[in-house]
Amino acid sequence: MGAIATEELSKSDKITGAMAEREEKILVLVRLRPLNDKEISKNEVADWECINESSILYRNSLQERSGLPTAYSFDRVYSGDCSSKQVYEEGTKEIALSVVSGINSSIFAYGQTSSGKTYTMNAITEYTVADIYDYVQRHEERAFALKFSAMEIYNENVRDLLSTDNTPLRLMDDPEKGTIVEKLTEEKINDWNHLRKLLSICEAQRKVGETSLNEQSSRSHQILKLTIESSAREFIGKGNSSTLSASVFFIDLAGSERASQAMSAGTRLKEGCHINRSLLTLGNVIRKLSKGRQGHINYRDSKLTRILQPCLGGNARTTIICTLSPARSHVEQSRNTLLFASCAKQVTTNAQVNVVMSDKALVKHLQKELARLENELKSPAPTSSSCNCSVTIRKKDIQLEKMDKQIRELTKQRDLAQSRVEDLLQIIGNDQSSNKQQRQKPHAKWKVQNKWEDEGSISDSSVNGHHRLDGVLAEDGESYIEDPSSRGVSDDQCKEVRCIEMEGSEASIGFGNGHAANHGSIGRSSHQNGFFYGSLEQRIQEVQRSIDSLTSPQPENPSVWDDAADASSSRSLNFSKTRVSKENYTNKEEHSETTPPCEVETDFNGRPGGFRKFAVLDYGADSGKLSRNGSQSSVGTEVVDDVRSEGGRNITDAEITSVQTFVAGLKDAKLQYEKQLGDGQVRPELRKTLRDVGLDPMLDGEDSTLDWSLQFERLQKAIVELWQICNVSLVHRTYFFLLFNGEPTDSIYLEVELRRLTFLKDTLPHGNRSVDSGRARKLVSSEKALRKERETLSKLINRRFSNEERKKLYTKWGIRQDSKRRRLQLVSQLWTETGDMDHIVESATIIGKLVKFSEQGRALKGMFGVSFSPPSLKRSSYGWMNGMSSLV
Ligand SMILES: Nc1ncnc2c1ncn2[C@@H]1O[C@H](COP(=O)(O)OP(=O)(O)OP(=O)(O)O)[C@@H](O)[C@H]1O
Repeated sequence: MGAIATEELSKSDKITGAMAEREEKILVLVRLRPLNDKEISKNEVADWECINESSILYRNSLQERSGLPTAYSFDRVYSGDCSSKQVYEEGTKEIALSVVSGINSSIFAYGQTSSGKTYTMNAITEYTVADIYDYVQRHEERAFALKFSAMEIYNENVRDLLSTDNTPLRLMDDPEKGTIVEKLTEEKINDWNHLRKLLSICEAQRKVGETSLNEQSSRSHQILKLTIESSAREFIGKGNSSTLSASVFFIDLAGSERASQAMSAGTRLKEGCHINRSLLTLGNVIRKLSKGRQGHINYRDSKLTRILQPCLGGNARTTIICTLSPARSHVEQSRNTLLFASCAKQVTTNAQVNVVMSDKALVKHLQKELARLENELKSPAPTSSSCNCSVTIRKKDIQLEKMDKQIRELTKQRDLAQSRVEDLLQIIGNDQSSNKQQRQKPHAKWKVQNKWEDEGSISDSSVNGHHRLDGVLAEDGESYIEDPSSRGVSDDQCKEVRCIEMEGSEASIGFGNGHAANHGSIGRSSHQNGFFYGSLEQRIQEVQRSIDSLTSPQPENPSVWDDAADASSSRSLNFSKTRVSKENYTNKEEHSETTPPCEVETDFNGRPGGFRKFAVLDYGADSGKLSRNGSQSSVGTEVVDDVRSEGGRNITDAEITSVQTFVAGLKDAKLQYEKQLGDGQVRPELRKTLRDVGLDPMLDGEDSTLDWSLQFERLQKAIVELWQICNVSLVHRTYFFLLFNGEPTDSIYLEVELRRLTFLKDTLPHGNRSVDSGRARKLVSSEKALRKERETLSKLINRRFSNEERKKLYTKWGIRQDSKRRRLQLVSQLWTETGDMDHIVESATIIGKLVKFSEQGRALKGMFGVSFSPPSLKRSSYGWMNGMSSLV
């Protein structure tokens, strides 16, 4: 394809047509080498045989009975008598030469030590470069410029192979180019001889050492990069030329090795460890990519994968040559190589033609594109974009239908609740009249309720799992109606009345709408609140179900744990089963269930003074105002008990904020905000902030409904980033993220959150200098609180995840199983990649499991019925309300 495509591209007006991305699988070749002299002298047997052009067979009859596969198929296999020229011509040439057409390409050699990687790569590099020069000579109509750079990764340090300076080079992240190696020499190539000379310098510079398996064993990963730029000569200097620019990478990996087989010690052993570790990361990345790129890919776990990211599933065409020794003694390593090759076969890349256009050419291209689009609009024939529109409309219709259904369902529930309220009122009325003569205050109940309306007290109604009703205790679905006066309950005590709980708490949530006037204070809870809590609860259960299914052990939900785990759910936490054999890819068992001694944990002395790790609303900035009411839910306490029992440390309840407290805080903030909106106190510039991220539901009205999903995504991104900037508690992020997943009714809560975070960000010490230093100090301290929170969460890992689950988690997150601080390492990674939504989803899922979002979610059911309190200005004591009040 390379040569043909470039010939077609010799005129710049043809270039733009070839710019589309091209998705294709990595090409995987297997090369078997002959037995070497050493192996022959040891009477080794060659157990592997290429039975046709694409299959390789393991012939050992003893192994055949072991249940392991004996035949493997790849794009192409080469037996020991195939020449390197044949491998190049039939296997790698087409992809390698894409580079002259402006398409990045890469050729890898992967395999155990002494299997023939360097032997193969040297030849492939030489043939490719010769063909490139041949191509350049045959295309005089184009002007070519070639650049060359070379590096090696030795013991996880990057070295410039074109420089005698051994100083390790740093990796930098460039927003446009991705990872770049700082100060790497890039030589402009004059001619073929010049390039040959540079290649021999690299060979001489590369770290090589003798092992028992290979006298000339490469001890580093070598990456050679040849960049080719070309432009059509006839357009050069005319302002409308375009340049094709692409690179070909030649990657000769160091070989995996078993210390026992390589008989390595000292320096060699250390090198071997580094080699194996980075190859393990490469294997993990390939395995993850082979499953369809869902979730977080650990490119950053090694320098090798960071540098090679574009070649692994990115903008490059890629070939991997896996080399094998046929000897029986290497069978395990050979099988590992073939497993790696099988995974690599599933990985797709998205290469594209890289064109650098001059301004003039760009304008010309855009004009053409515009004309094409105008034509498309005129012609009624179905096009891909109109298809997209109809798909979107269909999706919207389905969404609308779903919402309609929900509204009907909620209306039904509300009516049911309404009729129950009427029944209860009837009973209460009867009760009251039968006691009339004994009572001094004939309408005590109504009076109390009216008073409650006026004062809006905030004491919590949840006590030891019992919920106080109208002078009534309701326990687990059972309601008892009791006249307060008959128990001698005073008016003050009656202030604790919150609402009447129905048998099913869902039924108690929506009865405010349109009936408030008929039922005094009972109907005071607004329809909006009722609707919110109902849908919120439903959502909690949905979210919980997915968390449960995602984190339940294999036997209960095998599909989730399967290799092809629920591909339809992009939000799934894919704990993938490792298919790679133990030898190379499985790390050591975790030492024990108990917490291994580690720096972090020994530092932890119970609850430090003023430390509020789970300051959901306060972020540790104002510890005295965290707790909503001092009475933790039973769920919250259970979580704390778990923590407390970890290592016998003394951690108090206030350190875990229950989801109830969280939701109650949300509700308060919303009410406060609505009130401020009503009072016209919202500052116009803050309204603008909301518009900037695409949300202003209060102003946009109905029109915003259709755009809501888009707005939601933008807003969610902005909030996630602000959480990170403001060091917001991970538990808070998790609750918020899991609860608000895009329902239109979420908009107000997202708005409130964004406003709060914007305010917090503006008051960070490096931001608004006018903020008083005390406040700034408190905000800085939230960073410490976040660190502590991570520590505490990490201690829950052993309790919440089984041994097997933990192992999968560590592997998935690229953490060594034998690392002493593996739990902290895991938690430290959560919520850090704010631009990667899959990462965020996985982080929320893990923390949701750690804080037992499930039980808390279930407990909310009770809470919605009971602690449903009217708006109160007295409750502005939460951390975020402080922020809000200063804000507006
Ligand atoms: N296909 C082949 N035909 C003949 N000889 C080969 C072949 N492949 C490798 N060899 C020989 O085997 C030996 C080891 O090869 P090479 O150094 O390329 O292995 P390697 O995989 O790069 O090893 P390491 O990872 O230790 O660097 C060399 O002497 C090489 O010449």
